[in-house]
Amino acid sequence: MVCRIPANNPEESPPLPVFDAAVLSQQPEIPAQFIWPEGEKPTPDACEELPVPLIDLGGFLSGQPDAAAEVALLIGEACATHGFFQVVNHGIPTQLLSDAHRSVEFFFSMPLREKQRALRKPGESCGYASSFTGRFSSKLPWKETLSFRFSPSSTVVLDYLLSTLGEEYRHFGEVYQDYCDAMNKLSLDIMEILGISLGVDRAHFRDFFHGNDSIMRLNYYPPCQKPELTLGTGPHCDPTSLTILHQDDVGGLQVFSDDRWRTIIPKSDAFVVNIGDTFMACLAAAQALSNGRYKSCLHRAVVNREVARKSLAFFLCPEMEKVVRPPGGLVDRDHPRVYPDFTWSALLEFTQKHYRADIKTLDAFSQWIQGPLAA
Ligand SMILES: C=C1C[C@]23C[C@H]1CC[C@H]2[C@]1(C)CCC[C@@](C)(C(=O)O)[C@H]1[C@@H]3C(=O)O
Ligand SMILES: O=C(O)CCC(=O)C(=O)O
Ligand SMILES: [Fe+2]
Repeated sequence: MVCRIPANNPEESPPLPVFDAAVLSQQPEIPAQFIWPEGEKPTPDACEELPVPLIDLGGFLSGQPDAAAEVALLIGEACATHGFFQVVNHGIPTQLLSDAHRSVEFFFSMPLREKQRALRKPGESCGYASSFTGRFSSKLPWKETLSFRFSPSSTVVLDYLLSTLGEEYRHFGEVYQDYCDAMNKLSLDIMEILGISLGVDRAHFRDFFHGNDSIMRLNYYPPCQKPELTLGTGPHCDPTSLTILHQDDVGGLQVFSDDRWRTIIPKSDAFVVNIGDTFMACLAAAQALSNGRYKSCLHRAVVNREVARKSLAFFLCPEMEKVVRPPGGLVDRDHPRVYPDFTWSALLEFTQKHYRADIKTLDAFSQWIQGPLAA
C-alpha cells in the first residue's frame, strides 16, 4: 500500500512514505493519515450553493467607456461579502483551457515512477507531490499536485518542465507556458480593477505585480472510497495575492461564509477568483478605511467516491524581495499599520518550512517575523 523512497540522506532521515493513488484505490479503507479530525471532516450539508457574482469582463477588456467603473463596483461588492467572484468573457481561449485540463489528465494518469521525475523536494514549493507525505504526517490531503514557478517575459515554465521531465514533454510544457502567460495578463487586469475599486491609482497594483514571481498548480483529486472522512485540500486562506482557479465540471470547492460551508458550482466558461493573504496585507490600512472589506476568505476542497476531479490554480505573487506594504497615503494616525512590512520570499519560506497554510497563516507569520524584535 505504501511505497518507500529514499530520503536525501538515508543515513540521517528515514525513507519518506509515498502513496500511490493506483494502489490506494484498491484498498477498502483509507490509511489513518488521511482521516481528518471530527470537527474538520466534510459537512454533508455543504452541497448548498454559494451565490458567487458573475462578472463580465468583456466591456472592460475592449476598453468600453464606463466599463471599468462598473466592474470595479461589482468586484468591490463581491470582496465586501465573501471575497470570491467569478469572471466570464475573460479573453482566455476555450481551446487553451481544454488543453490545460487534458494535460492534467495526461500527467496524473501516468505511473507514479514517471510523475516522481518531477518530485517536489522538502522545503520547495515546486514539483510533483502525492499527498505531501514528505511534509506532513497527519491530515493528509487526498490529492496529487504538480506546481511550478511562473515569471512574466520568460519561458520559465517550459524550461522547468523540459528540464525535469524531458524533451518528450515539450507540448505539455508549451500548454502551461501559454496558460500561465494568459493567467498573468488576466491577473494584472483584475489588479487594475481592484485598484479602481479601492480608489487608489488604477496602475498601482498592476505596477506592483509587474515582475511577479507566481505559482501555477495543477490539482488532481483521485476518487476516494471514504470521501466523508478526508479532504482534498484542507481549510485555508491562500497565503498568495490573487488566485485564479478553473475547476472541471465535477465540483468540490467550498467556501466558509455566514458560518457555514457552501459549494461553488463549477461553470466551464468562468474562472473563480479570490484574494489571498498577501494582497489583504497590502490593503490592511485601506481595510480600516473601507470598514474591513476585502478579506482573504477560508476555503477547502472535498473529494467524492465516483470520479477524479481536476483544478488549475494560478497564484499571483509579488517579486520575491519586493516589500509588501499598503499604498502610500493610506496610513496615518487614524489608520495605523495592521501588519509589518514583509517580503513574499519570507512568507513563502514560512508556509513551506514552518507552517501549514490555514486560516491564521498571516497572524502566525506576523508573530514569527517580529519574533526576534519582540524578544
Ligand atoms: C504558497 C502556497 C502554499 C500552498 C500552495 C501555494 C498557495 C496555497 C497553499 C495551500 C494550497 C493552502 C492549503 C494547504 C496547502 C499545503 C495545500 O493543501 O496545498 C498549501 C500549499 C502548499 O503549501 O503547498
Ligand atoms: O481545487 C480547488 O478547488 C481548490 C484548491 C485550492 O484552494 C488551492 O489550491 O489553493
Ligand atoms: Fe486555495
